[in-house]
Amino acid sequence: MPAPLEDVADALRRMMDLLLRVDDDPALGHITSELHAVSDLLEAEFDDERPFDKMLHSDAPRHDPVSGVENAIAPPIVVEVDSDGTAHAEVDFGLPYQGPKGLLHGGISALFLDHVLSLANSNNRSGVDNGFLVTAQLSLRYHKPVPLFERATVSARQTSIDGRKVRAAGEISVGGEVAVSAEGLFIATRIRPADVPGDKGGA
Ligand SMILES: CCCCC/C=C\C/C=C\C/C=C\C/C=C\CCCC(=O)SCCNC(=O)CCNC(=O)[C@H](O)C(C)(C)COP(=O)(O)OP(=O)(O)OC[C@H]1O[C@@H](n2cnc3c(N)ncnc32)[C@H](O)[C@@H]1OP(=O)(O)O
Repeated sequence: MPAPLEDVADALRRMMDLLLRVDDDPALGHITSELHAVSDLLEAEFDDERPFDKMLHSDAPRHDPVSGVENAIAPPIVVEVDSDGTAHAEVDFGLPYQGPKGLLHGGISALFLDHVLSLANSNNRSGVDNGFLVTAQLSLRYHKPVPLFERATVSARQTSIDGRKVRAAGEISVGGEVAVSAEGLFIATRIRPADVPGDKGGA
């Protein structure tokens, strides 16, 4: 099935990457005008004053900055969950995620680990209260830098359930070695999906 919005997001990803490769040059002025013209076209496509309502009505997250196929900030990663509950995804981080020269920004590591820990939990909710599982605490340890342009694996697994509190742990590995490890505490909110009109769940 054609997915025009995914295609547009993909085109935008390409542009963001290219923008980080070109030198500052007055000749880029016409690019600015062209981009504004494209944005004007997009602006004419929606009239929703609260566009975040869109995410509440989707079956699967498509908007988020990690695996959201409609979000140009996301690479996006594809998270798979094994039969033992381990969630994992492979990713080659590129220039938009750079912190130190040639290396992944530490905050991006936190973002990706938060997301994959969260998915390890939301795929294993038996015995957990039916609220939204939100991150309450995330603790990271940076062991080694994560190089850009190399295959990294982000993986996570649930470690315990204690009433509304669910814990998960995970890591970003490169070449089989752990570069960043994380432990997270997730808490089921007292607000439940049924309390949010039109919500189909999701976290
Ligand atoms: C709220 C609505 C959420 C709506 C979500 C909607 C849709 C989602 C749809 C799609 C999702 C798509 C993609 C998502 C993918 C990944 C997402 C990544 C995860 C996130 O990006 S998610 C956002 C960031 N996250 C937050 O935005 C949380 C803000 N926060 C709160 O919402 C509250 O703060 C909360 C609920 C955490 C607790 O509030 P509360 O009032 O329910 O807590 P309460 O007092 O009842 O405590 C009960 C027991 O937890 C202990 N406890 C409480 N807080 C603690 C803490 N921080 N650290 C350690 N322990 C804590 C107490 O000490 C007590 O322990 P004990 O039982 O032993 O006494």
